[in-house]
Amino acid sequence: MNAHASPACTTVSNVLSVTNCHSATSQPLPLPAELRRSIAIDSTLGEQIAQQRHAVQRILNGQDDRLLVVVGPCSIHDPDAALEYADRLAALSDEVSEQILPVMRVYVEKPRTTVGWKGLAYDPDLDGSGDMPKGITLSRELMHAVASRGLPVATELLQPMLAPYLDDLLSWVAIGARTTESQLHRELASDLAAAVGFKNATSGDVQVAIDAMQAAAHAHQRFAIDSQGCPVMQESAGNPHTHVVLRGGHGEPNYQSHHVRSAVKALREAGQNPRLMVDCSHANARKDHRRQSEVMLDVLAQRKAGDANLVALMLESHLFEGKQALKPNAMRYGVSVTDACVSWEATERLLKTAAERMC
Ligand SMILES: O=C[C@H](O)[C@H](O)COP(=O)(O)O
Ligand SMILES: C=C(OP(=O)(O)O)C(=O)O
Repeated sequence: MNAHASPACTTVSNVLSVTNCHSATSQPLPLPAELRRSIAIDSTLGEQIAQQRHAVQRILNGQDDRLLVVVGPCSIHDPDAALEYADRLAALSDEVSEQILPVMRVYVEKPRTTVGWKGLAYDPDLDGSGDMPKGITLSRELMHAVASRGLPVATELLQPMLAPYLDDLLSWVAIGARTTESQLHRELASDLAAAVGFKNATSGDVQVAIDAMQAAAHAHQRFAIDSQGCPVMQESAGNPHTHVVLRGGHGEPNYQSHHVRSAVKALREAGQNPRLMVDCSHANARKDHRRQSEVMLDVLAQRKAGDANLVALMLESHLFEGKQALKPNAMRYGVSVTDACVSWEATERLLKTAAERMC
């Protein structure tokens, strides 16, 4: 018996409990299979998602010379605003589809530097109540609704347990700067059918993302939860469709031609796909959303000058510009509650400019 155990850790018979003594409550979540049944993908939507995944992969393999653009809110906090955004993006997609493949960011989990709101899946009521059963249901409903508007869906997968609730709807997945070095996330990526972009680390280290590609291409045996909620030992096949995302690091950009050249060289030396995505936001924009346009224009100029490895961009954009603090009952519609975003009007201009420069 542990002499330091607190009374709260003991059962009535004074035997030390092996459960986490700090947990106050737990609440069951729906099973992945239940949500996949109630918010189901029919054969038409399934075929669309398969084609969209393939289209993303063709760009990343250099078989389609369009530009892949992962664009949308930093995070989703209001599904109605997200659907208005999706309607606008779906219409714009039709206009630019010869030059660009837009994929909508439907980010329902947010990795935080320290603490903060962790996303729709965790806290859909934005008030710290943490109604996760509602959060994962809303997240799946929203991704389904976005996909049903004809748009490919992108998200960051942060909690590996959440993947079986959402992964059948995804055409592109990010492993974020804070988790690229994590073995669990590399194993998860190795088991996904969608292409995966590994961000460089927040320090700016690109090698961890290259290492992640190598790890994810490999088959793994991993601990997982199956669609019935049972713990299983899962065998992954390895994912050949991965790439690096340059997002800058420690407030310094890494999208300029010398950064791109050095990332491509390192990728080639590691025997990995040299085709890259540049994230125009985050440290590449020095956390100033207005700088996304200068990053995008620089990358498009590099591409025009012959760097065919620059095949993809990421933009953080919402209906309205900027960001806002979470204030219950005082929220502005269509404004980000995490990183600042460019407005819809700016997004439309950026995507049309990108389409023109791709010609
Ligand atoms: O993309 C969003 C943020 O940059 C990321 O979630 C970290 O946010 P934080 O530094 O505000 O916690
Ligand atoms: C969290 C994000 O990015 P990063 O991992 O690059 O910080 C994001 O794209 O929302």
